[in-house]
Amino acid sequence: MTEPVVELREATITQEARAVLEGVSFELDKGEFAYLVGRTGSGKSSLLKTLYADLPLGAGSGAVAGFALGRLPQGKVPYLRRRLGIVFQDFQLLGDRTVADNLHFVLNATGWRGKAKRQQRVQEVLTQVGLSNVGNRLPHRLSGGEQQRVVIARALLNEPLVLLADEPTGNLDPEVATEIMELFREINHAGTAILMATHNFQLLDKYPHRVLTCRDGQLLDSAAR
Ligand SMILES: Nc1ncnc2c1ncn2[C@@H]1O[C@H](COP(=O)(O)OP(=O)(O)OP(=O)(O)O)[C@@H](O)[C@H]1O
Repeated sequence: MTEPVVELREATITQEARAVLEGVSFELDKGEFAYLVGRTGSGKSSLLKTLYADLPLGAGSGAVAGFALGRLPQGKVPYLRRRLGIVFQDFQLLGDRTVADNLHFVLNATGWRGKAKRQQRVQEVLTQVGLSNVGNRLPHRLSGGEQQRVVIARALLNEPLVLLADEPTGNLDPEVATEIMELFREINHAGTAILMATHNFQLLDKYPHRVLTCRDGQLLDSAAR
């Protein structure tokens, strides 16, 4: 039986009260991988923002990780975000804190009690992304690819059901982009669903998955029957 972790039904995606996408219906199942593509300005980021409740759902209904989007009170948004991993193109790490402190910051903010437990979790996620030895470094002392791995480690801290990635390889050279995709593949095989917005069609060829396309105000689905 399928188990959707993301579900939109006849949803309208809006920016400043203007509809960007209308009639959006799709499900992403537990452990599935899908790309989100479309020209610049076609609505990819807006769709992802709606899924992590940064933009309100204009019309229709939706649920992410068991949270109904349409009637999600502001106070519940952090609980939704705890079940999600979010990865952006620009790394958005705190530049004045070490890698480990960037991760501890999230654990503290999401209610992790016990220093030893937090330290263990930080080490686990850094090891998972292949960076077990960089905890004491400041982010700017790492390469772009390494910084993106730290961002992915941060996204994994709370064992998300789904990872939402907005152009995660946009600032990286092709070789490093491939390494990040390999990491996503491992994360996905371990059971986390991934929805990844990208302009990188080489990655789509190399790692084929379902493709959702934003076009002319609609969402087209390569898996639609
Ligand atoms: N903060 C904002 N306020 C108002 N309109 C916005 C805002 N951000 C985006 N838009 C508009 O919403 C539409 C969809 O933009 P969005 O950023 O979702 O597209 P995108 O497909 O992610 O583009 P890109 O590939 O360039 O990242 C565009 O018309 C854009 O101008």
